[in-house]
Amino acid sequence: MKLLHTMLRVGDLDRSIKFYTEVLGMRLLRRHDYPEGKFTLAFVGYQDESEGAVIELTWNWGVDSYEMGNAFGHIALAVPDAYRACDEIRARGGKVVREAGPMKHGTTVIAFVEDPDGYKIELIQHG
Ligand SMILES: C[C@@H](O)C(=O)SC[C@H](NC(=O)CC[C@H](N)C(=O)O)C(=O)NCC(=O)O
Ligand code: NI
Repeated sequence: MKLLHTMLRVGDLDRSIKFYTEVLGMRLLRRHDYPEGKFTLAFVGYQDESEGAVIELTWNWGVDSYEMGNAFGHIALAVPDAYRACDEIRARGGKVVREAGPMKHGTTVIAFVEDPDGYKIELIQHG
């Protein structure tokens, strides 16, 4: 088996694509409308789908928000320097909700950013 994607339902597809590409530096890999189902899928990531897992942004036409609940945790990204990544993301208009630093009860340096719908993106300092 192989990890292919994580699907997130979003309330404004262009807003989300702008965030994942311009703030987090991902590429828009493909986008496709499904008029019979009244939804659009957009895949974003740092690699082609054949090379690595991506995020599938799902927009249900006419639905602009979702109950976020408290079960979903986060999607994690590896960064060389979490402190610097937070500064760069903030400078690009991103929302840092947990500043970089060692995780509670551990030593891994992490930070959290929120996407436009409120999904958490974890930055993990690697290397
Ligand atoms: C290692 C890295 O991938 C993590 O996600 S650890 C982050 C850490 N997670 C938890 O504490 C999980 C238990 C928690 N009760 C929950 O349900 O989320 C975390 O979120 N730490 C917070 C911090 O500010 O360090
Ligand atoms: Ni994590």
